[in-house]
Amino acid sequence: MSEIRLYVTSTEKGAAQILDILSEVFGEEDFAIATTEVDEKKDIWEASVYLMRAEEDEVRQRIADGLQYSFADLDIKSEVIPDVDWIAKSLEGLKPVRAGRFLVHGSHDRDKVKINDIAIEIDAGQAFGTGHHGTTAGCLEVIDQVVRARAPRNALDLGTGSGVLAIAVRKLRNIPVLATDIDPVAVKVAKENVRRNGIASGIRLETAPGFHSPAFRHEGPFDLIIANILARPLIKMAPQLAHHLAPGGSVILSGILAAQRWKVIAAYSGVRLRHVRTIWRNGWVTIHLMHG
Ligand SMILES: C[S@@+](CC[C@H](N)C(=O)[O-])C[C@H]1O[C@@H](n2cnc3c(N)ncnc32)[C@H](O)[C@@H]1O
Repeated sequence: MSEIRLYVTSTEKGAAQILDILSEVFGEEDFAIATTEVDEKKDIWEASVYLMRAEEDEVRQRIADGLQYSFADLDIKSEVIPDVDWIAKSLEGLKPVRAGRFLVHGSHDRDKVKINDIAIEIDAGQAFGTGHHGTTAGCLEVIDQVVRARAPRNALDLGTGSGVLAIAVRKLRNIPVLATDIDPVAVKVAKENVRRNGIASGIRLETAPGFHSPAFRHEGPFDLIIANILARPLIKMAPQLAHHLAPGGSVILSGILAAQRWKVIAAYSGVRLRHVRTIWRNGWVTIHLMHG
């Protein structure tokens, strides 16, 4: 059955308000909701809900009901999504999780991997990052888009946990990845996961709090920096993170509750990083920012 998106066109401010409304309408349900910049100069943005074709009438009505007071004049358009398995179908238990083209699965679910999946095998263990959390799944979706569109030459995964995001980058593109975590146990688990996923080289793992390691100087600056930590440390580390970003580079941030996102975006616009996209999953947002 085909996947579609229902979307409305607005300004950046309008799209952000619509994201809040849609987050309320769809609560904890398993719909991916996103705002995307279409034209920076003209301030044209789209707010989208991704769903299966069979759900269209019901979801369209719920969107219209949600927007009836402040955005009643907006036309709800629809577009078929070609061949992209976007929505994670199972965010509960230890079922495999789909995000972008990735399938994150435990060793007991190897037989669930389909021919076009980019499979990442992670067993639940002592480090965060099986793919089930909205922040990890959100990062995987944005990584898939950004790595395809921007072809980074190197990457940093700060707060790597299980190593899932570093493995995802390396599976998409044969580039050096530095993966760090404040927690030495996470680094040990991540090393094991890297090996288990058949990656013999290219991911350097280091224990480091924030940017406190010579590894950042040796491996950076980075074309892509991913950090799934919490809003407060992300805000604090904005200047250092920008310092380690190569010109034209991309940043993917998560661990941010929907209500906190403007503070994070403001902190990063203060270091000249431009907000490109926000996606929402289960109350958590993942933000893509770029230099310039
Ligand atoms: C939410 S988990 C994310 C794990 C994985 N990247 C993912 O997306 O599923 C956050 C990780 O960041 C690490 N962490 C928290 N604060 C950190 C800091 N200041 N510097 C480095 N790592 C940090 C934690 O130990 C934890 O493993």
